[in-house]
Amino acid sequence: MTVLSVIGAGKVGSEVAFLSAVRGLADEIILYDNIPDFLNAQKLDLLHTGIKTEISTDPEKIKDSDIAVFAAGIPRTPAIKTRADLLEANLAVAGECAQYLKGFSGILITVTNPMDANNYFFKKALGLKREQCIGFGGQLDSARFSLYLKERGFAGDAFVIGEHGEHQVPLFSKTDGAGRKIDVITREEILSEMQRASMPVISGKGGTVFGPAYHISSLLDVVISDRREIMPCSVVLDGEYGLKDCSMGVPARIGREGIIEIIEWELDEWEYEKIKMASEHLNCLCRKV
Ligand SMILES: NC(=O)C1=CN([C@@H]2O[C@H](COP(=O)(O)OP(=O)(O)OC[C@H]3O[C@@H](n4cnc5c(N)ncnc54)[C@H](O)[C@@H]3O)[C@@H](O)[C@H]2O)C=CC1
Ligand SMILES: O=C([O-])CC(=O)C(=O)O
Repeated sequence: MTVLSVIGAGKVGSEVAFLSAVRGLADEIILYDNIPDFLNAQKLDLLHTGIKTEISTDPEKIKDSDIAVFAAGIPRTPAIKTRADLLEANLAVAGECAQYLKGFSGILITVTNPMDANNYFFKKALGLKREQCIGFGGQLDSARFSLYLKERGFAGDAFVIGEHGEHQVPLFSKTDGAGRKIDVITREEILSEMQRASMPVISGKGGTVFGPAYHISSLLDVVISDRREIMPCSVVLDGEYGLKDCSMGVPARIGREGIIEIIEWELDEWEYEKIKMASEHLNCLCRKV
């Protein structure tokens, strides 16, 4: 019996609940939002699929769930330049929602931006083990990286670490064959495209939905099925990649217990400089939490 909570029933949260039900990932889904009529409408819409998954909207049940996805809060608009600009507003939302997670002993997946700082917040505020706190965003950034590589004729693995934001770090050294030899000018060009990737979606349809929800449901599947795969996730670090007491995207082995292992890959010079900048930026952000 797997119970999944989804906190925040907006664009991303509701699509995660829908996909999780379609994929049969949980026996029960607890959906929560602070707008009761909207929450009820989302619940009814899910029930009208006829899918067997139980749907509850009782927030008091969240703390006893196996996995919780935090997707409540304010999304970016074209006027909000960076995800970090959402820190103050969404820390307040995280603080409000933390009351329902007191005593939670499952795996928490943080989606709300700025995701790295919010992941750090929950670990600290709830006294969770770092293994329990997975920040989501690296898979989505990696899928975008893969697209930009493909457009230039490079196939193969794509892996993005660092911040889920301006300071994301695409690992060219981990791409297959020719991808590793991409020159610095092209690397910077691809990085700049990645930094801007979500904005046409946000301005065109109000927010990114399919991309994040698809990858979040895949992450849920890896946790629930204890697949122990290496995925790019934000983790509260303890010296790995030169960072301590702060959350940042790193390669991590993921399974039913959450973060099983952090993998420390050797980076090339360009990647090392970028990860140093990401660390400095995230350290500043986490110190505000
Ligand atoms: N990490 C990632 O890769 C991604 C992160 N995001 C982030 O996820 C968050 C949610 O995005 P969307 O679903 O597009 O936004 P949305 O506005 O569609 O949904 C957010 C929901 O949170 C609810 N909410 C707000 N305050 C609340 C509170 N105090 N308690 C309970 N519910 C509350 C709202 O009523 C709303 O239904 C944003 O911060 C966005 O930037 C979005 C896409 C990808
Ligand atoms: O860009 C945003 O604000 C939403 C997000 O995190 C993404 O789609 O990567």
